[in-house]
Amino acid sequence: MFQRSLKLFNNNSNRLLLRSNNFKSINGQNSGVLVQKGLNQKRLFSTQQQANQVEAEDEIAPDEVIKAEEKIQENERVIGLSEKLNFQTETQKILHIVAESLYTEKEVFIRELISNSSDAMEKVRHAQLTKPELIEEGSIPFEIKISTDDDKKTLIIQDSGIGMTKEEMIKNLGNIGYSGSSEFLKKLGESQDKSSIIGQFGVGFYSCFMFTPNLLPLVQRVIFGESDGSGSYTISEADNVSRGTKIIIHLKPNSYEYSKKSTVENIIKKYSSFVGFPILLNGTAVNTIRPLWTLNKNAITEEDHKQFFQYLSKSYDTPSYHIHFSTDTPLSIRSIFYVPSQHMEKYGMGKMEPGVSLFSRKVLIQQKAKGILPDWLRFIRGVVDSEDIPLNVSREHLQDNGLIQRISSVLVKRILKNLSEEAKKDPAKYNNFIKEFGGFFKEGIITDFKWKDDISKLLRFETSDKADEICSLEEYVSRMKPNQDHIFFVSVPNRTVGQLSPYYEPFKLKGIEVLFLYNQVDEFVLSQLGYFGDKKIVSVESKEAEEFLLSNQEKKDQTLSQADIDKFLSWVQEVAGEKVSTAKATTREISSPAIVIDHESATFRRMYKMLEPGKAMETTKQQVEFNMNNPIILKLHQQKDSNPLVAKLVIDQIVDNAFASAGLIEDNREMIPRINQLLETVLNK
Ligand SMILES: Nc1ncnc2c1ncn2[C@@H]1O[C@H](COP(=O)(O)OP(=O)(O)OP(=O)(O)O)[C@@H](O)[C@H]1O
Repeated sequence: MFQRSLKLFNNNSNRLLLRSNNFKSINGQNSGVLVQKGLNQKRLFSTQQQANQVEAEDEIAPDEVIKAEEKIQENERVIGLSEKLNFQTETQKILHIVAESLYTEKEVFIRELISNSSDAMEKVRHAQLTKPELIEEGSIPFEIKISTDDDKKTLIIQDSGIGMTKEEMIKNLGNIGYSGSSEFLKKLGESQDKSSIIGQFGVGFYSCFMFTPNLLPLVQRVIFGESDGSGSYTISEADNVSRGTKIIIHLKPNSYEYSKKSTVENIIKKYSSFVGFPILLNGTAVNTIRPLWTLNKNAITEEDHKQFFQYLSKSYDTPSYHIHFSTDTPLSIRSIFYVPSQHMEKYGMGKMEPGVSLFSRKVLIQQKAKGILPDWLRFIRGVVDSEDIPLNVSREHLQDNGLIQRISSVLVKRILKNLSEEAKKDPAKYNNFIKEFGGFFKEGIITDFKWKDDISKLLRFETSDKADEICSLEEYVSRMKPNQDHIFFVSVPNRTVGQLSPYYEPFKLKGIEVLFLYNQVDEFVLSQLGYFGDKKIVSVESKEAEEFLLSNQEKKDQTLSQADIDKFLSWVQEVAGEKVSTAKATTREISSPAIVIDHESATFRRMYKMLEPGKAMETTKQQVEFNMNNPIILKLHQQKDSNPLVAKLVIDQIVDNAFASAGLIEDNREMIPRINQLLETVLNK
C-alpha cells in the first residue's frame, strides 16, 4: 500500500505540479525526504525518491566529482503502510507565509536544518546524562553529515540526534509554531545550561518548503511525506534506519545550486561554522574552526587568536590587540574583538564595512552587523554572541533596538577600557596603534557625542616639548604649569613651523607646553571636544590665550613714547588700511614685528575651501598688533616720513608676514614683486 502510494506520488507529476501551484514562489516540482529514528525505537523508514521532471538540468554545470563513499547512503526501506494525515488548519494557513516571505535569504534553510540537527544531538547528550538507558546505539558519533548530489539534484542532511517518534513528528512538524526544542528547554531545570539549544519558534523546518513542496521526513514507522505544506502528509514505517534524522531534499530547478558542494560549503561556513558538532560535507569536516569567544580565555593561545582573526578578516594580517569579553549581567554576552595592525582606508580604498558579526547561540544572525558597534569602530573585527538578543522568527532581524543599543554601549565601553589598559601596559606599541587608527577615534569625537570624553583619553599628540614623541591629554594636563588653566594647541603643517610660530613664541618664553597639531582635522576635533576634564582646550591664537598671556606677563618698558606709538599706528592705518582693520601695540612677548589677532582659524578656512573647492576665498581685513620694541618697527617709525616709498613697501611686507604666520595668505606669489623691489632697494644702498 505504501509502495503503491509512493508510486502514485512519483508517477503523478500532475499532482505535484498542481500542488506547487498552491505555492507560487516555491514552484514545487520536488520532494524531500527526512528519515528519523527516535529514542529507543526500532526501525524508522525513509524515503520517497523524487519523481521530478528536471527541466533545466542541462544548464547547471556539474560540481566537483564526489566519490560514492563520501555520499550519504540511502538504505532505508518502507516496511509498513502509509498513513495519511492533515496539517493543522493554522499550519496550512501560515505555511505559505513562511515559505514565501519569511526568509529574505533562501539559503538559510541549510542553517535551520543544521541548527535542528545540533539541537537534536544536544538532546542526546542531555539524555545520556539523565536517562542513558534510553539511548540506543550510544557509540554513534555526534555528527551532522551533509551530502550533495549534483546529478540527482538532491541535498541530504543526516544527524545522529534524538530523532522523533511518530507522535513527536506529528506534533512538531505537522504543526507550525510548535517547537519541541522550546518545550525541551522549559523542562530543563533552572540550573542547567540552556544556551546550546538553538530552536525556539517552531518554524525553521518549514524553510525547506521554499525548495520543495514535498517533504518526506521518515521516522521509524513514520514517514512524514508527500506534503506540499498546504494539505496532507503521509507517515509510514521504515526499516534499516539508524539513530537520528535524515532529510533528503529533492530540489526544484530554480534551486539546483543547492546540490552543488561549493554553494553548500559556503553557506555552512557563513552561518553554521561554529555549531558545536562536526559537520561533514561529502565526507570532509567543514566547521574546523573553534568558536573562540565561547572558550575560557586561558585556553586560547596567541596563535589561536591569530588564526581566528585571519579567518574573520579574511586576511594574513596579525591582530595588534584582542579583546575577549563575556558577561552575564545585565545581559548575557560572549564576544571577541580584534584590532588589525593596519587599515586600508588610508590608501583611499573606500570606507570599511562594519567588521563584527552577530551570533545567537553560535549561529550567525547578521554578518557585518550594523549597530552593534558604532561606525567609528568599523576597523574592529569580531564576533558578538548573545542569547538574550530578541530575534524575529526568521532570525534575520533584531527585535529590540533599545536592547541592541544597551549591548552596544556595554561593548564600546569595554573596548575603550581595554585599549586604555593596553596603552598603559605597552605605550610604544599603543602609540603605533593610535598613529594608524587615530583617525577613527577623531571621527568618533566629531560624530558620536556620547563617547567623546571616553575617546579623548585615547588620543595622542605631539607637543612643543618633545620632538617625535606623542602624549595623551592626561599626561599633558599632569605637566601643566600651576598658573595654567587651559590646554593650548597650535595648528601647523609641521614642527619647524610650529617652533617658529609667533603665536607659540610667548608660550615658549614662559616654558608652557603646547600641543602641535599637524593634521587639519585635529583642530576641528579639539574644538568639538571643548574640554578635557575641567580644562578648556584652546588655540594659542584664541582670545583665551591672549587673556592668559596678559594676566601672566610682567610689564615691559616701551622704547617709544605713547605719542610716538599712536603716531605710528595711525600711519599704519592710513597706508595699510586695505588689509588692516585696526592697528594696535601688542602686549604679547613676541620677537616678530607684527601679529594678526582674533582672526578666523586657518584650519577652518582650509576646511571651508575643501567644501567649496572652486570658490575664491577673500581675505578680510584683520586686527594687527605691532611689537613696538621690535628693531624693524623702530627703524620704520624713524624713516616713515623721510623715506615713504620704502616705508610703504616694508609695512606691506610686515603685514603680509603676519598674515602668513596666521595662515591667512591664499597665495604667497602675490608678495614676490614687492620682495624683489625691496631687494633692489637694499642692493642700491
Ligand atoms: N533533526 C531533527 N531531529 C529531531 N527533532 C527535530 C529535528 N528537526 C526538527 N525537530 C523537531 O521539530 C521541532 C520543530 O522544528 P523547527 O525547525 O520547525 O522549529 P525549532 O527548531 O523548534 O524552532 P526555530 O523555528 O526557532 O528554529 C523542533 O523543535 C524539534 O523538536
